[in-house]
Amino acid sequence: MLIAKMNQGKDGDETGTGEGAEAAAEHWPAPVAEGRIDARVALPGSKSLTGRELVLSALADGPGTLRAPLHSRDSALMIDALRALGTEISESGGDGAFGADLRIVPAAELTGSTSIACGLAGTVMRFVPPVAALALGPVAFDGDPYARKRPMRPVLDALRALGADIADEGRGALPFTVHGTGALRGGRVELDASLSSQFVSALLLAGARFAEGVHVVHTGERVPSLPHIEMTLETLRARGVDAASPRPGEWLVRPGPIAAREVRIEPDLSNAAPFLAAALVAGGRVTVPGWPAATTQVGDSLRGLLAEFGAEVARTDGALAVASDGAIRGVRLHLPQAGELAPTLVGLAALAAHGRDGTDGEPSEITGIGHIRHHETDRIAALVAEINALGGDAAELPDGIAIRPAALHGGVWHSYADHRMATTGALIGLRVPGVEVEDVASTAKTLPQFTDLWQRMLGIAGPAGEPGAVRSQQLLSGAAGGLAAAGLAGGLGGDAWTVEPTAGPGFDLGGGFDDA
Ligand SMILES: O=C(O)C1=C[C@@H](OP(=O)(O)O)[C@@H](O)[C@H](O)C1
Ligand SMILES: C=C(OP(=O)(O)O)C(=O)O
Repeated sequence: MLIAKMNQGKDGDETGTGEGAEAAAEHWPAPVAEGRIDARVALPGSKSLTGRELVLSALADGPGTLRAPLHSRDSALMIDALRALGTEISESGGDGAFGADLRIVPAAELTGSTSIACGLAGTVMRFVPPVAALALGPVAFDGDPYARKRPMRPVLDALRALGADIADEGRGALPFTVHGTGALRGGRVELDASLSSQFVSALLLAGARFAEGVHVVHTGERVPSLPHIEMTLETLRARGVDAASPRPGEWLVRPGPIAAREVRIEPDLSNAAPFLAAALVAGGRVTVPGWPAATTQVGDSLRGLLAEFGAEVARTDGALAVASDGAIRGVRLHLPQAGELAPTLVGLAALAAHGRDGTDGEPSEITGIGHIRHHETDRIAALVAEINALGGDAAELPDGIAIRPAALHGGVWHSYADHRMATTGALIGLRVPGVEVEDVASTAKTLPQFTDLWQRMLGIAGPAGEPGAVRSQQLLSGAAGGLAAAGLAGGLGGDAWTVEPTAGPGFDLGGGFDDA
């Protein structure tokens, strides 16, 4: 495969690479769809579920097993962090599709006097400090250059209020050291979680092991990514913990044992986003097997969201299928709960604004996602900069992005060390020739197989034996022709979503809540 060299990198500190403006990075020429897609793409386990179940397994009352966990940079960092605190974690068979199962033996007593690398993983930098507070001895945390910019103060201050001794450099960010004493008092604590739901999940996950449990009271305006907090509560309850949200903005975990479990991890539905969106961009159909009937993963909302862009969506026989004739409608979306999906959806909106050939685009507005400025990079600034660099007309809103019709052209798409920026570049490159994704390797954060799965989806051979897209077939070239011409006559049937006209009120995926 052609790999071009990048002559002028973006500022290293801003991109999170730390390699400076002269850094050379490899470019990945994003493949253009030569025709309609008809592919089935199996995906590895959920980052968010794997991270939570690893933490809960390490705090459990006996050995446990994770079946089909995610193996990626973020999960490896979580495993290393828990091992550093004395947890035994070993690989133990499994079907091998995306790596081994994991056997976790909790430490009799968590041990400190160690250091933990967080990489760029929000889940590691937020979920592990409360566990470190239960260990004996100092635990030093640090991460990638950009990780030092991600907010930590609310969770550090909350832990202090619950009895922990934490030394930082006064910035409320990495690096910091948790001086664990082997136990934490716990109790009621107020914090502002408006920048990240992970602050709340962090305290809840370890809360059953605090002497008084934990009662988290949110003090800010709104909490983003609420489904992720619901996921935290569900994983706790499945292990016998009394965990609930007694009222909006408050969460309660009572002290008690965390049951050891064998848990099968669902596929990562958020990582399905660019693959399912590819059906809209190339036309045709993409199917993701193993789509749960019920789940706390926010990726499940792709069903309604992709329909807003004009796709037909159906879950049949445990697989989610997205089909399209290649027409992408402009949207108005309000997405405080699903910021994790925003990069893909903004990429689709940029292609809606490009239209089929650069002359027939439709505008879009995606709001309610101000908190994604605190994700792996400032995603609002990064998406606007990269779309505009390709000829687009995107503008930052205080809490979102507006995109007006404009033709896109090829060029370098910078990833900012952000896996979802990289996959968004690949999505745009599916329709716009000449897009080169800088640092596509950043996809290893949650999906090391990304380029192989992407190429297989398009019928481009990946490494022998690699799982993923098992069927890919060129249909008609060009995007016109409708579903019937694409061999998809009758659409998807089943429980397909109804597609509303473009000029509707827009899709509002919950508004979080305003604090009383
Ligand atoms: O708890 C989790 O696993 C996550 C919570 C969300 O974080 P924010 O609340 O910071 O958006 C989400 O965006 C992130 O990818 C994963
Ligand atoms: C925001 C994300 O990651 P993190 O867990 O590092 O916050 C993400 O994966 O989109």
